[in-house]
Amino acid sequence: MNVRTTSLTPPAGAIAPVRHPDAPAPGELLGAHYDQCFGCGEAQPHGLHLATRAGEGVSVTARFTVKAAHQGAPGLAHGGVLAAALDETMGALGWLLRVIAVTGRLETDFVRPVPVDTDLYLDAHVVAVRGRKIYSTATGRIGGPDGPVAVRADALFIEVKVDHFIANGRPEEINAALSDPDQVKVARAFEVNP
Ligand SMILES: CCCCCCCCCCCCCC(=O)SCCNC(=O)CCNC(=O)[C@H](O)C(C)(C)COP(=O)(O)OP(=O)(O)OC[C@H]1O[C@@H](n2cnc3c(N)ncnc32)[C@H](O)[C@@H]1OP(=O)(O)O
Repeated sequence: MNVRTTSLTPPAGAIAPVRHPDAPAPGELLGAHYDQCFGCGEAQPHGLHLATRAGEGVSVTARFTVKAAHQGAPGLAHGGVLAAALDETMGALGWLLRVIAVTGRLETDFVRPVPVDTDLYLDAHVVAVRGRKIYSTATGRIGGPDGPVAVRADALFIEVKVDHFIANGRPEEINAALSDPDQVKVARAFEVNP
């Protein structure tokens, strides 16, 4: 039987992440990897509209405002929305490694409730890399970068190529994305060897 280890602790042989020499400069706004993305897409009316910036090393910061549409309990953010914000923030670390990676595993701690209208400040960094496996961690704080911790997550991202999306995505969106020069440019900006 094939037994898969699901630990998010980097295994023996994992190495420190290396910031790509062409990575966006610290402080630079990263923009959306896809304008319809629920996490970062500016054209996605139902989305989080996360604004993410490159940090030092292999790290990013991000911010989003919890809207009424993000509620679970009355006046409070839905846990799945908060997990999505953490996931999206860690996903943006691919800009700094210049790889495309998708979430394989995500573990989230919900530390305190997050009211509607809160500005959630997120930070994430890559802890270690082993082959295609990227181990990352993220924190979300209420009201400011030094505010109280509301959510935390650890994740394992797996590096993929553009073919992953071409093989699995709905053809109408894939074809539209591939015929959009801006989208192709973004996909290439993620990849060392497009
Ligand atoms: C046009 C395009 C534009 C570009 C857009 C940029 C998009 C950015 C998007 C960002 C958006 C935000 C982010 C999002 O929301 S991403 C969206 C949510 N995530 C997904 O949809 C991913 C779905 N899963 C898959 O497609 C496959 O399972 C993947 C690709 C992940 C792996 O299948 P693949 O066949 O390729 O590889 P493998 O199975 O040989 O595994 C490889 C290694 O990984 C280990 N492993 C795997 N899974 C797990 C696990 N759960 N726990 C622990 N370990 C796991 C595995 O043991 C093995 O380890 P080892 O044996 O080597 O030691």
